[in-house]
Formats: sequence, C-alpha cells, structure tokens
Amino acid sequence: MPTPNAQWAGSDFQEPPRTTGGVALCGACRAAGACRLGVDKERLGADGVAWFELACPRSQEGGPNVAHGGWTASVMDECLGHLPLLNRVLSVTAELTVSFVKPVPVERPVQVRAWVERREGSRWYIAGEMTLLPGGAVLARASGVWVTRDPGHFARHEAWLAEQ
Ligand SMILES: CCCCCCCCCC(=O)SCCNC(=O)CCNC(=O)[C@H](O)C(C)(C)COP(=O)(O)OP(=O)(O)OC[C@H]1O[C@@H](n2cnc3c(N)ncnc32)[C@H](O)[C@@H]1OP(=O)(O)O
Repeated sequence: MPTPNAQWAGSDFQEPPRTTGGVALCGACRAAGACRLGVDKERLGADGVAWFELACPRSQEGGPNVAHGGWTASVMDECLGHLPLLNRVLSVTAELTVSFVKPVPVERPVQVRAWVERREGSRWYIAGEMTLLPGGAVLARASGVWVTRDPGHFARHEAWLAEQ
C-alpha cells in the first residue's frame, strides 16, 4: 500500500500548517512549503467571509495566457473548502458546481471570496466567486456542499480501501 506523505505525521486537521500569508497547506503542498495552486494569502473576516489572494501560476496555463479550467475548479474547491477549516471544522467536498464566467489570466492577481449560504446539520452550503484585481470583474462563481467529518474519516477510508 502506498504510504501517505510524511508531512501528515502528527497532523491536527483543525490546525494545519500555514504559510506566512496564512494559507493552510494540504498534503503535497506541505512538502512543497507553498500552495502549488498559487494561493498567497488567506484570512477570515469578522463578517465570516473568507478572502484569498492568488495568481494562476504559468505551470497551470491552458489556452494562451489563460488558466486551465481544472485550475479554476481546484482553486474554488480549495478556497471554499477552507471556510469550515477557518472555523476549526474538518470537512470534505460532497458537491461542487463551477461557472467559468471569463478566462482567468495567468500571473495576474485575483481574489476569491467564500461565504456560508446556510448550514443544515453536518452540511455546509458554501458559495464564492473569483474576481480580477484591481477592477473586480467576476471570472468564476462556485457553490457546493461540504460535509463535516471526524478525524477518523481518512483511517476509515484506508480500512475500506483494504477490502476492495
Ligand atoms: C488544507 C488543509 C488540509 C486539511 C485536511 C484535508 C481536507 C481534505 C478535504 C478533501 O480532501 S475533499 C476531497 C474530495 N472529496 C472527497 O473525497 C469526499 C468523498 N466522499 C465522501 O467521503 C462521502 O461521500 C461523504 C463524506 C461526502 C458522504 O459520505 P456518507 O454519505 O457516507 O456520509 P453520511 O452518510 O454520514 O452523510 C453525511 C451527511 O451528508 C449528506 N451528504 C452526503 N453526500 C452528499 C451530497 N453529495 N450532497 C449533499 N449532502 C450529502 C448525507 O445525506 C448526510 O446528511 P445527514 O447528516 O443530514 O444525514
């Protein structure tokens, strides 16, 4: 069986390692020491809205000078999914819908905002949008469902996988 990234050792899912810009790092990004999607800054506002500053790396170019759509979808998944984490809640994406409104230029500052639309039991309904800085033109919108999990989620998955 493949072994997980050693960066998970001793990991507390509610308190992941963060960059100096406050960006919580996932497994592979912990090893890299930076968010490979290009997220530079992350913060939770007093109003509960999460803000992210980023730029699409050249390595994620799809069409000429614009982001691959998979990068945009990944960023929306990542940023919207950080909202429960910023509230010290571990969750996983159950559903994600992305509207690609305009091509996203590579290596240009963009901003993502994410907010909770509603909560129902273990489900967080979260929406967000990506805008071009400094003007604020909307480039993408996303909404989805995140389901809260206890820390045993990944261990249960490993046990399930061993039986497949
Ligand atoms: C950055 C720092 C890193 C920090 C830690 C790493 C976080 C990593 C986050 C991810 O990796 S997200 C990756 C992509 N997503 C996944 O891998 C999730 C895969 N899917 C699952 O694990 C399960 O399908 C899921 C947990 C979403 C639901 O499993 P179950 O259906 O067995 O759970 P359960 O039956 O307990 O359902 C929980 C609740 O969610 C509801 N639910 C499940 N799927 C749903 C869905 N698709 N839409 C709406 N609701 C849904 C379900 O009805 C139920 O509602 P109630 O509590 O009211 O009964």
